[in-house]
This record gives sequence, structure tokens and C-alpha cells, in this order.
Amino acid sequence: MKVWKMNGAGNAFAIFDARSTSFVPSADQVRQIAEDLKADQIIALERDVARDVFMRIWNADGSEVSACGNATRCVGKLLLEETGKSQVTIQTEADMLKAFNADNGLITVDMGSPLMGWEDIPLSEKMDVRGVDVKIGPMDNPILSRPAVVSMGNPHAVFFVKDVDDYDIPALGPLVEWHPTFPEGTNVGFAQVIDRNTIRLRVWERGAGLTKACGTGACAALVCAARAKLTARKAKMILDGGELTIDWRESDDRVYMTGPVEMEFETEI
Ligand SMILES: N[C@@H](CCC[C@H](N)C(=O)O)C(=O)O
Repeated sequence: MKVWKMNGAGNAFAIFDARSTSFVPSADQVRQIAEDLKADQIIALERDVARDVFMRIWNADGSEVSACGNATRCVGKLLLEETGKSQVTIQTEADMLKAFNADNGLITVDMGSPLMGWEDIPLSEKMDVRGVDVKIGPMDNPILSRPAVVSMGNPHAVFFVKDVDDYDIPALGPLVEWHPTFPEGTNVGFAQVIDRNTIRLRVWERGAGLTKACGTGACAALVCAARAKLTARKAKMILDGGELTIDWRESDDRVYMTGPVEMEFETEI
């Protein structure tokens, strides 16, 4: 079976070609592969009757999840090269996504529409339509409170802060990730609005920890920022591993993510 080690803005993946050989790893095996190959997520490419491929996603902790933006760009690049098509379709548990080439070797993925209703995010408490009461730290002076929430096919809680570097994300991230408000866990973004077209973002990923970039996290942060009128609907997202451009188009309500993809190596197992 062919395996590609790739990254999208530093978010690292081991991608298994399971289109002709079955690949059904246990959670323990996923954890081992992630450790051995230094991957944040493990991806399996499976055959799909209607789309170019079905993409299965596991976090490094062995949990199977339904969306991964950066991996979708990596898989998009593989399939665009393999098929010679100008656009490829990628089915995930969450949605049908489309990938195509952008300028300067970058890849764009149409990530679909954000889901903002409470029914779209598993929450145990429903506070109001923009934020949810998640207080971390002393109640009279919380370190973090009231993130915006949005689903990009997976759950995101986004805290808008003055300076992301003031926050100990490895300490705070897990407290929000498994806060009782999120019975299925959540990805946790720390977003600093630099100006109307630029956001600095770090994401504590559910099941993977602090990664160099989170594609769905970048989409979620832009949607939350634009919805609160903190930024325009298109912005440059500065992540630890590189930059992504996120464009939440008014015309079709879909979120387009553009960014780099890097092939580290390929091997056969
Ligand atoms: N790295 C990803 C997101 C992967 C899944 C996430 N950790 C979850 O549990 O939902 C991305 O680029 O979007």
C-alpha cells in the first residue's frame, strides 16, 4: 500500500492509499502510526461510487472524525496530479468538498457552508446565538470566557484575544476541549485580529493537541470574526506553520480555503 507523508501549512498527515487494499486500523494502530510518522492526522483514501475519492480521517489519539481542511488540500493535490482534472471531488463523513489549483502552486478547497445553528454543534448548554458560557479560570477573573462556536463539519470554539502569545495554550486548550459544554469535545482556536484582513491564529486541536495549523480552525475563526464584524469576509490567517487565505463568499455562503501543500516523502508498506 502506498503511503504519502504530507503537510498543509505544517499540519502533518500520513495518507494511506486504501483504494485497492483495505485499511482498517484499530485506535491503537492509529496512535502508533501517528507517533512513528509524526502525523497529526492519519488519512485513508477509499473508493467512492460518486466522487473521486472518500477520505477517512483519524486524529493522532485514534478517534475517527469527520473533517480536516489541511488534509483535504493535500489529498486534493494528489488527485489533481493523478487525474489531470481541473477540479476533484472529495467525500468526507461531513460533506462533499471540491479542490482545485490556485496561483503559485497553492491549492484551494471549497469547504462548504459553515453551520451556525445550535443543532449543528453538540452542546450540553445553549446560552445564546453567538457564544457559549465556557469560563476557564477563577470565576471573578476568568482567563478565558465565552468563545464563539461554529461547525465546519467539526466543532470549533474560538476565543478572540488581544495577543495569542499571552496564552498558555497547552494548559488551557485541554480544559476547553473536554469542557462539559462540549460532550463530543471541540477544537479550540485562539484568534487575534490584527486588522480587518489579517488574523493570527493558534489552534488546540481536539485529539491532536497544538498543531502548526488547522484548516477547519482557520475557516471557523474567519467565519466567527466576520460574523461579529471584526474582519472582512476574506482574510489572511497567520498560523505557526504558514499562511492560509480564507474567503467566506457572500454569493454562495461557502468558505474557500487556499494554502500550501508539501510532499515530505512517499513509501510502500
Ligand atoms: N487538522 C484539521 C482538523 C482535524 C480534525 C480535528 N482535530 C477534529 O477533531 O475535529 C484541519 O486542518 O482542519
